[in-house]
Amino acid sequence: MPKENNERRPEEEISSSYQISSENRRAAFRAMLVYARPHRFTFLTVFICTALAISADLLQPYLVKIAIDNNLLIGKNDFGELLVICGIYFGLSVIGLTFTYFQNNLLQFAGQNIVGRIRKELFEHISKLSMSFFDRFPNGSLVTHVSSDTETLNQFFTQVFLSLIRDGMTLVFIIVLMFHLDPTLAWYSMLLLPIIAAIAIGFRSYMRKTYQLTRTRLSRLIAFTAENLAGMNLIQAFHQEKRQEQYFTDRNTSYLEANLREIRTNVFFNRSFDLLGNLSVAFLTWIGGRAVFHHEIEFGVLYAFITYIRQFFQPINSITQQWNTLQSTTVSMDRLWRLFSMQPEIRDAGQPKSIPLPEVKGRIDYNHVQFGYAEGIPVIHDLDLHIRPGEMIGIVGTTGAGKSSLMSLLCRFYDVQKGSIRIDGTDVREIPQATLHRMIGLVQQEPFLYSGSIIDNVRLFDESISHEKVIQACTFVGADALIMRMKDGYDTKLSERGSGLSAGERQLISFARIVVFEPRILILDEATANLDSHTEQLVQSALQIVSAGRTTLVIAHRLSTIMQADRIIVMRQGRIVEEGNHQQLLEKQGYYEQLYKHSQGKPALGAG
Ligand SMILES: Nc1ncnc2c1ncn2[C@@H]1O[C@H](COP(=O)(O)OP(=O)(O)OP(=O)(O)O)[C@@H](O)[C@H]1O
Repeated sequence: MPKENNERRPEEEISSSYQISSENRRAAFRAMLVYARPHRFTFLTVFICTALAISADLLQPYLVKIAIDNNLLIGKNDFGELLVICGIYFGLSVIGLTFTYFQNNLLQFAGQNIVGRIRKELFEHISKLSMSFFDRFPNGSLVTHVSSDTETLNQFFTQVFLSLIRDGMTLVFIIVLMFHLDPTLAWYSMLLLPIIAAIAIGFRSYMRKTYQLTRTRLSRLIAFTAENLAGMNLIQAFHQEKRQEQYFTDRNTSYLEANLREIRTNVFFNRSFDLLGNLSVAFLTWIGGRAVFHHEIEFGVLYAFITYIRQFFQPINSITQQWNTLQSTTVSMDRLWRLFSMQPEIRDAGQPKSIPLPEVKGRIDYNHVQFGYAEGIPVIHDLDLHIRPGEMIGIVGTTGAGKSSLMSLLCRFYDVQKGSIRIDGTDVREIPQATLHRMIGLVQQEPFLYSGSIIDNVRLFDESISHEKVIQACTFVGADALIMRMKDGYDTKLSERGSGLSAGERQLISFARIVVFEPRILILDEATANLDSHTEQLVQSALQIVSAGRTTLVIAHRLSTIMQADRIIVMRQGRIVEEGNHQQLLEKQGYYEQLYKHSQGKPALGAG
């Protein structure tokens, strides 16, 4: 049902990501972790591989300490032992590398699989949502959810998760080794920990803002470029090139500035972190050097400490870096979770009536129908219309009179608010949607063609429909000759939305679809509006063929399209104001007659 005016639009609900309540965040995390559960053994193996790789890496400085303190400094001069230590050092490097390799591959495997499944289920979920949802939800943001948000989840599983376990474990291992080597020096090093963390977090939050600014400006630039490319003919026709160039330059410059600022901040942060690292080494060398001087610790211990303190910075830097990704993941998870929890407003009845398709006669009854997209603003008012099986009804009226809405209600893209619509006496709300959509064939002003072969476009990728049936259908509507003139005939690949074909050719292909799927009821919504008079004749004769024996509803601005209809209804502001065949309506000398006279003067009618 249409939502109340004051209710928040789903798009707003989903984009208001910075107001995620902690309850929602937890729920989104829980929902998304369900997808990770089947991979728990992979994650466990990743954990073990990481622990082994880190241990192998961190034991290397300890080996050097043994070589210094237990061999070199005490003048043992045992070259054999030194060689063994070097061999173990090399062996540890190989072990570290091997386990890192497994850990990375396993994690990528799990992450890609999880995200692949989420993307598939998201697409399936979106395709089940009702038309009212698509009215309120711009396509652009849906594309973002299916592509970018799922990609952010991928980063979570492959980068954030990895960083949390790898860098977290590295820090813990380094601290344990430091305390094992010398507790006093270890406590001194611990003093650095909060200072490093505070600086890193402060910098990171500033960097996040610069990053977001860059992304926003980039998406603005991309949106502007895409819009301009799509409307280039209009820009050239109205000589707007100079003005658009100026707009582009403004956006481009502001993106460039944001980008440079981000890069400057990044370099400054990384170099400051290096400086802090060197300061820590100097601090430890001074404290540790004094301890070595007073024989409180061995030289090898100081060497190992200095190496560990250097390694200390990398995981902290990496964890703070992943903190940003974690925040965007939270936003993406929340948005995806909200999308997943949206339910279709139009659903099949608890016990839908099963209607065998061959038995459908095609009688349609609109019984005192009332409908509006928004609460309190009706678009159709108490409309009563009864159509006999096989009858051809022409529908005309002013722009916004409610003609297309009437058809959307019959297809049950929306539900009526009052009254009912019945097909052969059964309320459309009681017919399973799958059956209803097989009963009704819809041809619109801009027929939608997919990128793919002509044959697949006619049979809508349903492989159970044979080539012969498609060819028969195309021959039937008069499209065969034009298809055979194409380079690969029926296997000709169409580009996106069939952009290589003329409007008439696209329309003929969509008629062939109707013949293939054999719906009992046919709706043509302005199907001939974009055609020149020659192509219109072609399509018109195809329409005659296709509509024979089917209940047909034709919405047309061009009266020539519907003059032959059994009955014509004239609509105005959601009501039927006149009804009859062409001749009867002319005799009435009412609104239809005015439209007719107008159409004699001008070939196409605009707003009435
Ligand atoms: N998806 C929608 N959401 C909200 N309002 C809508 C929607 N579709 C149509 N309307 C409104 O409903 C009214 C009827 O629109 P409808 O498209 O049914 O008219 P129409 O007679 O088919 O017009 P046209 O001849 O211009 O196609 C219009 O005021 C229109 O603005």
